[in-house]
Amino acid sequence: MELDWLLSFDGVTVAIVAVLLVLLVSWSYRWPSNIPPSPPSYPFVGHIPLILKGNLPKTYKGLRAQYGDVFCLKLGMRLSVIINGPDAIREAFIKQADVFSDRPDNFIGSVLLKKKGILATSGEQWKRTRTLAMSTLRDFGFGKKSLESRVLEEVEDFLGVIEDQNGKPCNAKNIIQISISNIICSIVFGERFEYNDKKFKNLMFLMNELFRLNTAGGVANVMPWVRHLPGDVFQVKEIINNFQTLLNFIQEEIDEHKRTFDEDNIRDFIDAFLRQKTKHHSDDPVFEDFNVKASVLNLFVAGTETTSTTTRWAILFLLHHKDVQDKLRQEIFTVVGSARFPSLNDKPNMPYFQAFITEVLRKGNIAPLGVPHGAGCDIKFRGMTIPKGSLITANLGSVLNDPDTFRDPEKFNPDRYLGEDGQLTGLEKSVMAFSLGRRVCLGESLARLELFLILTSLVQRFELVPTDQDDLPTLLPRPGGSNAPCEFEFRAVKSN
Ligand code: HEM
Repeated sequence: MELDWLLSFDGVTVAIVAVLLVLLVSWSYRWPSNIPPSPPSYPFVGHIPLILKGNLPKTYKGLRAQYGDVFCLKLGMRLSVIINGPDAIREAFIKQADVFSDRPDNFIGSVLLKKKGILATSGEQWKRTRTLAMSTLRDFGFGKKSLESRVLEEVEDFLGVIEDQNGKPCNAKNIIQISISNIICSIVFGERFEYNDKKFKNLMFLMNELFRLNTAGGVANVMPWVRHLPGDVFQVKEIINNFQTLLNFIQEEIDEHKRTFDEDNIRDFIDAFLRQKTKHHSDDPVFEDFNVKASVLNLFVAGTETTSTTTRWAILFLLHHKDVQDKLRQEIFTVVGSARFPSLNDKPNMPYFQAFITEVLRKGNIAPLGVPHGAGCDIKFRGMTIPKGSLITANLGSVLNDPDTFRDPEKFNPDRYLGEDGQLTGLEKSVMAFSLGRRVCLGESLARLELFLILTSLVQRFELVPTDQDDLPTLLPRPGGSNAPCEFEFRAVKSN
């Protein structure tokens, strides 16, 4: 009898606790009634299982067809709002830039980057860090002619290494990545690295892994506690370790700069930051050690991976489209000839090359979901409410593949940007690969310069041919977080 009572008491207690828990959880998950539409979801976990399935761009494409340009997913207690198509993204990032330009509180931004640097900060700290970074980069040639000679030096070395392959099959991934990284390294650290430098090659490897494991970072963004689980099923610890190694490298560079700092000889971005520091209050958060370190890391990583991945897509498309390659070479020989390197002055006279690079940026689609933004306050958008704390994703891939803007978007076709007179029509401006608004990619001008100089010189000097004409390398992206091509080989045969 006593036991029965105890059992029934326990049952009642358990029931009450369970009801209270459900009430508590459902209370804390209460969203405003007019959040963007979303598909049916599971209790508590919401749409997390959908996200864990992977291939988000494909999932989002299906959801957009059902729920419209702005829809949301419930990730546990957090809302993730996805904005699709050129009109809605412009409306958010340009017309309502005041409220759409923050970064969210997430694993990469808050745990790894501690909300410091250019990429992960918001508000005043971000504005001041980004402005200072931009003005410092301008001092080191950004947006100026002097940057061209810096890039050309690296391009010459790159072509030398390609020539050394003597037309044999090569996987140029490492060579491309190191030359492109050397450009940002020379601006930021004032030094470049040799192609066989073991330490630097390892850093490149870790960076590749970080991008590949980005999907795991995505899991940690939704469930930050997974990093405390034993083992490393979600590879979050691997991300943390890789990240720490990159940070240590940056720290060594900064320490070395501090040791050898000379006020009268400002060598690079780090020196310029250190000099600015002496002119500001010692507790100014912009010059705080980790803010400087995170900013340098942002430039190093963003300035390496993105442009080298785009260059690899370009080579892959050239292997698949010999007709395009022949037309590009024809344009180079007509405008530049073969005796000198192409230069930025030639660019206005090379509309086909500009159309080609635009099409590579569109089809390569290397940042299909951009970099997440976050709602720093409740946002009213198109009659809906995006609650404070929501993740906001601009689905850039939906713009780059928009059939209303680009006819037959699945086709690689540089001619789509040219009118009957062979000149650019203005359609190229619709290729939003660098995002837009206040957070637009800070390195866009450098990336465009690099792509133009590297690809024009490469096509001028070499014919790029597949290793097996009957078995072309796949155009499917490598599985993982970023939209990078799978590894492939090609032959670079000297053109006559
Ligand atoms: C083809 C090459 C590149 C592409 C496609 C690309 C694309 C992007 C995109 C989509 C964003 C996110 C913008 C947003 O939040 O809405 C971004 C941000 C950024 N990019 Fe790039 N990027 C490229 C090259 C570079 C280079 C060469 C640098 C280095 C100098 C760089 C530095 C940055 C930085 C620092 C940010 C963060 C800006 C901020 O949060 O204020 N990017 N980029």
